[in-house]
Amino acid sequence: MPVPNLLDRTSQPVPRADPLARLEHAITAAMDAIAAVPAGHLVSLTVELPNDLPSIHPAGDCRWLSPDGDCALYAAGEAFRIALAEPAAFEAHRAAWTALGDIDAPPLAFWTMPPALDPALPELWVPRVLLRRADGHTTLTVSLLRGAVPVPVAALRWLEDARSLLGGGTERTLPAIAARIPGSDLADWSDRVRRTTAAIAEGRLAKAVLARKLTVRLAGRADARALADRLATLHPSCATFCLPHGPGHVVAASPERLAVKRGSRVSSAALAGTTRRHASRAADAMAAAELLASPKEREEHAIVADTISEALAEVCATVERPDAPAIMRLRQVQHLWTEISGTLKPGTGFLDVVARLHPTPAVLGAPRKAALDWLGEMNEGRDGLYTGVAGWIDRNGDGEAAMVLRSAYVEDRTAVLWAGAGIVAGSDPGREWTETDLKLSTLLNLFSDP
Ligand SMILES: C=C(O[C@H]1C=CC=C(C(=O)O)[C@@H]1O)C(=O)O
Repeated sequence: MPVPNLLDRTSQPVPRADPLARLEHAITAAMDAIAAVPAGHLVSLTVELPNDLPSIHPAGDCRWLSPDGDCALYAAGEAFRIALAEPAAFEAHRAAWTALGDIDAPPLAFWTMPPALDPALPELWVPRVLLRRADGHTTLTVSLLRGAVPVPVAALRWLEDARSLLGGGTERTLPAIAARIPGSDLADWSDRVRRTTAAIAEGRLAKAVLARKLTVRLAGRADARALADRLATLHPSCATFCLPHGPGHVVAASPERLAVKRGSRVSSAALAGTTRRHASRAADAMAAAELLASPKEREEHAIVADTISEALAEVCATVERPDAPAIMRLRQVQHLWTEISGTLKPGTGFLDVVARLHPTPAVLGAPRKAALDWLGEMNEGRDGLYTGVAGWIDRNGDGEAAMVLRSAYVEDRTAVLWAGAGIVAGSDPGREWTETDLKLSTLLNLFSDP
């Protein structure tokens, strides 16, 4: 492979609006510093780009859009990947991570944790190239595990990666549905709900989250990135993401923020208790008032909020939680929602906090062991990362984690959708079925019927 003579160009002026020229210039200037990083250590280089760049529709098969546009991440390639046998497995790599560049925008890794019923290990990877829009800055970061390839070869690859990431190319149209293959029907669902409420009445457990699967065959290939972009437009208050997973991608618009960490502050949210949206404002407000007043929904919610509060109390010096839940309004449904936050005691990392919180009773049930046993007994499966967790962690140890809900696993012409509902004493099978229909429609509505 030819090696670019990058060094000859350091003295040339850098065109302000040309991101690739900026990156090339910065790489050239940093070659010696990159080469000085010991083998086996991560090194990243970040350049700041103008915020007013002519519109970029980034490509890359990895994207993360935080609620309310707080942070947008577009990434491609893999500089480094590890299985997280324990949350601390990444800490040494993080501590030894060299960040170069003229702006303080820490490089970051993406990670996923499987659902409770899946024995797979959590995984973490650092993308080779990352475009980030956050805190009023647009930045481009390239990363490398030293020793993996010679630095000049990595430099060439970075420029290639950045060119294709910034070049865009997301397929805009989404395919129509060719066939729907339900994993269960109303009779099967009702049977599972009744058996669960009977087990709750016997005192075996307090809550279990049952789920149903819907496989959708599509008339053409589904572009997971385009799905995520569409979800982000429709559900701006959710964390929207598209992450590579196995041979396909996981796409979601998740309303459930499991954890966010900034410095020593950490925040989580209990989300449980659901009702539908209504076209008229009065009917919508009435449904929300009924949700807030329902003892059944409040109990379902309190189980989650108490569990999160207890988990945070173990690692935080202080925990703040409002007295009563608020309403989170989404397009299809409204939920009971309680934000719970705290100040971390020293020594607990972000991934530790996530591992401690996951799985919450919002996706599993309670008590944890009894719910796990019950779901095992009921042969409740999950796949495509549904009810797992996904997120990012940066070199400073800050990060964001969202439950994989309102999601699809997309591969070629197939999308596998899941939705679940918390079953407690008093749950009605028909109502819970309608609730899962509404949750499934988050993804299903993106595809047109033939
Ligand atoms: C399990 C799901 O939602 C959870 C999150 C919010 C509200 C829920 C509920 O009211 O049942 C569920 O616990 C899902 O969307 O598949």
